Amino acid sequence: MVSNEEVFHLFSMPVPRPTEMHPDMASFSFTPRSIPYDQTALAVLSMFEDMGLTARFRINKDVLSRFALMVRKGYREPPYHNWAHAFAVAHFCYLMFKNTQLLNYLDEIELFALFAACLCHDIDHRGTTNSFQVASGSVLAALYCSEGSVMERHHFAQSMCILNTEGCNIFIDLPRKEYEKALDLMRDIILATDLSHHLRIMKDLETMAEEGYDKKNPRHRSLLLFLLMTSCDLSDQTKNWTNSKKIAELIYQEFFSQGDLEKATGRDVQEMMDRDRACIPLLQIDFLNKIALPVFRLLAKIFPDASEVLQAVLSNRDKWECLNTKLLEMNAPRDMTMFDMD
Ligand SMILES: Cc1nc2ccc(C(=O)N[C@]34C[C@H]5C[C@H](C[C@H](C5)C3)C4)cc2n2c(-c3ccccc3Cl)nnc12
Ligand SMILES: [Mg+2]
Ligand SMILES: [Zn+2]
Repeated sequence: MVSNEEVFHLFSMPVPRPTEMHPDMASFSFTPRSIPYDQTALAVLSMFEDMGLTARFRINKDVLSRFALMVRKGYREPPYHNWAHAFAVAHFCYLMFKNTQLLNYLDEIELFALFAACLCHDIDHRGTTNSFQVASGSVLAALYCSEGSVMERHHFAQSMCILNTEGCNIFIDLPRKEYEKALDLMRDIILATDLSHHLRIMKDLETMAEEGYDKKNPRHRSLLLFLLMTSCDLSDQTKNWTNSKKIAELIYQEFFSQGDLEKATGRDVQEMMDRDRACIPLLQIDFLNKIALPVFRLLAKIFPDASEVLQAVLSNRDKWECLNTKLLEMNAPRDMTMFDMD
């Protein structure tokens, strides 16, 4: 639980508009990781207000404050899957609201559930993958491995614990039907953050983009929410090169620590988890070409106002290509030492 002082301090403050906190907070090029940790809870309140969600759903300010602080507290401190990531993911959802006609595609309960899911989607992450949970026989695997998406089921379960905590349920004043809809959406959206799930629906996403989004089609509405969630989850790749490279460094710190654990326990290690075999530029070029770029191509096709983010991802992919060529020419290692270079 969070202390009353923390909560009081937050909800007693007048909530500033996002652009009062940072002048370019509503632009796609803004990097949310530049907001100091101790301002992020206020920034969450500010984005809720600015999207009109606080008014539309009559969210009580101290309930929203407690929720924001409890969610932030629910994150651990692995190199990448921490609160800074969740905050950045939620900020991209806010950017889509501010820069596209998002509410022509979704209704407000879907936006509410999507933004809340962004904040909660990786809660209590340990910096290890689903396959590591199963292989190591973790408690979470024991709980969830029969359904798959072990970590994502845990993130949703943790989110429900927070919502069921006295004074923390931001959905509590919704009429029963909307309440149940919001929680169903939270569950489906958080489960959709499993990239294996994303790969399974990729064909359906492409078909939907080809046919044209039909907001009367419930399947299209679900697919669009999943595409938006994955776009938010990968949105660090839509920022400048410095940010993109820094994120890769954090992710491979997590991946290689997992690889070290797997080696120490005599298990075979995927190349992308093995600090002695992984070639980071090649792995990133592969990830951007096969996973990130298809996501942002679809997003730009459905939301032409978001085309600039696709350009940013293309530019980052080209930077990885240049860096890879340079390291090859210099016959330099392409492991974690490459992050010391520019
Ligand atoms: C920059 C960057 N690189 C990333 C490189 C690789 C992977 C990754 O999980 N690859 C796969 C490759 C195949 C098919 C599936 C399941 C497994 C086998 C593992 C995915 C993720 C990466 N990633 C994420 C990210 C997004 C969601 C969850 C976790 C993470 Cl870490 N966010 N940013 C990045
Ligand atoms: Mg996740
Ligand atoms: Zn995530």
